[in-house]
Amino acid sequence: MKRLDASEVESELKELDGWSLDEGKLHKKFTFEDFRAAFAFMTRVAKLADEQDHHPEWFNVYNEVEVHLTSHDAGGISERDFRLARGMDSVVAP
Ligand SMILES: C[C@H](O)[C@H](O)[C@H]1CNC2=NC(N)=NC(=O)C2=N1
Repeated sequence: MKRLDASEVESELKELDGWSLDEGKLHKKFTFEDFRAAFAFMTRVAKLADEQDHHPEWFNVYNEVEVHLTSHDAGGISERDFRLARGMDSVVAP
């Protein structure tokens, strides 16, 4: 899938809540009630990611999950990253 240019990334980011650019990747930190809730989120997102064949880089400490999204094949951010980002947001707030 095609790499989005800077202005395309910027305008898609405006449609999202809490997402930003960090080192050329889409980034968001999700905070939950506790570890159980954070891990429940990760379990649901893991299924979604596999269905989309697009997988997050993520880092979990207790109730926080920090996510980075990029498209290796596109060499940057593609529509697949935004699709997964929106999917993650809808797991949190369906
Ligand atoms: C072969 C397979 O489609 C690719 O390796 C997929 C798997 N998951 C992926 N996940 C992410 N985040 N970026 C990719 O480019 C990517 N590529």
